[in-house]
Amino acid sequence: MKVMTTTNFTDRLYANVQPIWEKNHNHPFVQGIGKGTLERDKFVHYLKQDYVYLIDYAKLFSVGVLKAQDLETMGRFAQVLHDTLHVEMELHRQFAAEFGISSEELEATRPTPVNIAYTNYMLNVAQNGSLAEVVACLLPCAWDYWEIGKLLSRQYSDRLSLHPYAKWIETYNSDTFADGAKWLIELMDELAAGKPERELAVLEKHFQMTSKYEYLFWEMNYYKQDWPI
Ligand SMILES: Cc1ncc(CN)c(N)n1
Repeated sequence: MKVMTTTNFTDRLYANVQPIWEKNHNHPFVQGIGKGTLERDKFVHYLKQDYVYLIDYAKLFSVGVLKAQDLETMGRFAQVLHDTLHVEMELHRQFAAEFGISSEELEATRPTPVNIAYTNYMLNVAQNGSLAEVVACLLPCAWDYWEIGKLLSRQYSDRLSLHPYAKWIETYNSDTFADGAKWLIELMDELAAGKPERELAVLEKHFQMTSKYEYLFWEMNYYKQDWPI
């Protein structure tokens, strides 16, 4: 749960996105991970799709380096880029290895229409928008997964020791992941400070859109949606 103050833009984002995030948190895919009952074929579909999603998502952090105005911000973007490639994607590689799937096979995954729509939305903003817009787009991915990591480890603490997805929950509830999410939240507040309502509304639109794409991503994996042709 985020600590609320009256002044931060992210307080407003957090409050207004709750109807969407609640649907994410109650989604049968997310709850199935928490309980440890999610069917393996659905998880494998997710692992593959998420791996190629993260390749594009990681590129957004390099756009963050490019658009940053100071060395400290550049360094933090470089750190979260590194953590995505070498911590988060390593989690996927380790799970895949358990299922007999190689890194090459993961990387060769053909992204589904929902996956392409989500990453293209963010990459389009990365090409054409401000740094604040880029952060507004990529923030739900970091922040809501952190919320999910915290939620599931709290909700299902009694069963995590004998659990096929415990490592997944542990990763998104970890200090490394939390640090990245907290830094992006602070950066969003800094970048939004003093902006007129017209610009804040654009940032909020991006935040809401990518939160909705998060929901579509859970749906896509739960129903193993792919190209029909
Ligand atoms: C679709 C999606 N959204 C968010 C995350 C967390 N980085 C992720 N791995 N995949």
